[in-house]
Amino acid sequence: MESSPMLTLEHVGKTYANGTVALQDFNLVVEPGTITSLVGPSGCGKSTVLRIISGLGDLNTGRMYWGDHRPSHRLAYVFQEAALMPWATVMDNVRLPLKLAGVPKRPSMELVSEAIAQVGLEGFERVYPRELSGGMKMRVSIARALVTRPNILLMDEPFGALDEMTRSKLNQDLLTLQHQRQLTILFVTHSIYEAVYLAHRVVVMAAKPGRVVAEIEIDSPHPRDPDYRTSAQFNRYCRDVSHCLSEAMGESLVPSL
Ligand SMILES: Nc1ncnc2c1ncn2[C@@H]1O[C@H](COP(=O)(O)OP(=O)(O)OP(=O)(O)O)[C@@H](O)[C@H]1O
Repeated sequence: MESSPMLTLEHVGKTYANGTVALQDFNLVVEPGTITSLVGPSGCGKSTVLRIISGLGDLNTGRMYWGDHRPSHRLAYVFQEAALMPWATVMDNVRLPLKLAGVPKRPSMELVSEAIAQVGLEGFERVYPRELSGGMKMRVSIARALVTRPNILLMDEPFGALDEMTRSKLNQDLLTLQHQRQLTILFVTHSIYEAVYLAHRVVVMAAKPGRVVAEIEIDSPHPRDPDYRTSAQFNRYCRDVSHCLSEAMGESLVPSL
């Protein structure tokens, strides 16, 4: 693993215009080529963190800086909703970021084919979203994120709306993809199991104000295979994360005076 972090957030604070303190003294280091899971109770500021990193939102205090890597247009976002254009084929949906960036069609097509292959959708290039299952739509959404060859992928509850089987399959495929491409991924999830299964490191947040309360290195071989889900080590890590989350939620219930 490289030693220089890809991204660092130091003492970040964010207060929205209505006075909500979404983040206070928030600290995070993202190592290149790793998956970092972000878990925490609803409203603890997970999406706010992703918005700040992506540049969609600003921070009020503290600072964020990138390592040796250039963040601009090498960052991609995947949301819970696949948000595909219904009138466009898989191929045209995946090409959208390149089209918006003004990349001509011919040179784009190689990148589009590569991204479609990476998510296992070869043969579906000319299909429309209405003909795809929820899992396949999410694959298109991931391909659309990968087409610009991002050096960091921000994923906000991407598999939250999928059934358990599809979610497990996509978890597995994401691990393979991450390993092959050495992607750097910041992955927001409400699922402790998913957080542990995917990540090199799980960051646990508490709410009111949003902050990091624990960081747990998942020191198991990566990428993982389905047997890992039934291992004692996996269960131990899930218990650790669950314990930190309960504490975080307990704390957040204490009224602030
Ligand atoms: N645009 C906004 N204006 C005012 N308050 C906001 C805004 N966006 C988020 N908030 C508040 O900031 C806090 C953090 O919100 P955020 O969406 O980042 O949390 P989250 O952990 O992603 O929540 P969830 O898990 O429910 O998606 C919450 O109290 C939320 O109500």
